[in-house]
Amino acid sequence: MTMAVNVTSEIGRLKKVLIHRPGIEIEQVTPDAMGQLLFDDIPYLPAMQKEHDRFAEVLHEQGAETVYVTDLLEQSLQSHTEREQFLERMMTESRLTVNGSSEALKEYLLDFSTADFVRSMIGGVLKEELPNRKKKHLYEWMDQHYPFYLDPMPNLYFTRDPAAVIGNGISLNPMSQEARRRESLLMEHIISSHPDYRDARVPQWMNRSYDFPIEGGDELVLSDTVLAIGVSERTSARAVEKLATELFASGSGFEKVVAVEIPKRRASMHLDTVFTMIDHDQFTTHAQVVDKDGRMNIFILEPGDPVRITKRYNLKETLKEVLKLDDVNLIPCGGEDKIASAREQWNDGSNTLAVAPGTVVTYERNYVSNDLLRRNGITVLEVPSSELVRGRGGPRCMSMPLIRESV
Ligand SMILES: NC(=[NH2+])NCCC[C@H](N)C(=O)O
Repeated sequence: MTMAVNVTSEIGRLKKVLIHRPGIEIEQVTPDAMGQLLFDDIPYLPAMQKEHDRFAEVLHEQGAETVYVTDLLEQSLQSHTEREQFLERMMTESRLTVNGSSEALKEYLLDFSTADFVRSMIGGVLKEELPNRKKKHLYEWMDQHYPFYLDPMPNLYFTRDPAAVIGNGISLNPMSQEARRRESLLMEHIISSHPDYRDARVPQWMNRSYDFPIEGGDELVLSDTVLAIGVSERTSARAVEKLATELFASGSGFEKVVAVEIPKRRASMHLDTVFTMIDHDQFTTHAQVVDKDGRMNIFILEPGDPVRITKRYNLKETLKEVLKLDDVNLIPCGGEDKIASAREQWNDGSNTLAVAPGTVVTYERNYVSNDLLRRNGITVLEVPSSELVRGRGGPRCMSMPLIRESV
């Protein structure tokens, strides 16, 4: 039987992957809202879509099936009742049910076709869109203040973060940032209601209601028994331990969780901005977190009651130990040059997506890192990124593997 989801490594041949083509939600990013929406600049949407289409094309060329968040949502919101229930959850999370300002919005959105409904959920709903005759509350008449009824989700093209497939289950993530919290609601809806997933009863290793945050950019499946998780700006130590406990208790097959502490700052917001796996024994790293001796704070969590925790300091030695390898090769983003390394890390040079062992998708702009990868025997497939990069995420962030071949 083929499993609905199955990911037991970062590098096994990519068979099926969830992505999102940037849409009108990007057009809602304004200078005032930029920081809050986690963007550093305002992308030019048509060019961004073209770049994203090229990314999808490269994945196809490599034999991966791409599925789109919008398609899965549409397919799982076919009936009026499904749309109504979903909208109610969405409005509660957007605090629209406070003071009843939600009725007009509900009336308005439930008249839409499924495709337009999904577009509005992601693209956001502006107050000025609502016909005047539907406005009932003072808040709804106030156009000088906050422009949205429903906030847009411009970060959704980073499908990596709101959920992560680990083994044959999924981590539905309580997101750290307000701007991204509702993204995992979309993922939860897909996994529990879409015809391809609802009957498969995909185990949920983590759910959205947990009080401490974790995001998918920090969750790296190193093998079928070892998971690495960044303790970062976005992921809390509590959530790491909670997820580890669940994995150990539920027969997931995972025996070790490697918690890697990284600096809490935007440039390295997730572990995958400074560390990705590219082959059985090769990884990208960045000097910001690992010096050439690979020293940092690492903790190995293993089954026990309470979970057994031991400390390590050396990334290279820890990888050799947990993956039972004689040697590992850490390839520094941007090489030895301090300037190139800072520039390329900021532009997601470490954020590679492996489509097979030793074959990765990267941004073409990071030519120093790409060249270095090639010199280490890696096949590098470059994609354009002038606009995609403005959201501060790379090829790994833009993909959520659903199925990978075992290695
Ligand atoms: N897995 C990643 N590194 N994702 C990057 C996400 C970038 C996004 N703008 C954010 O700040 O959340």
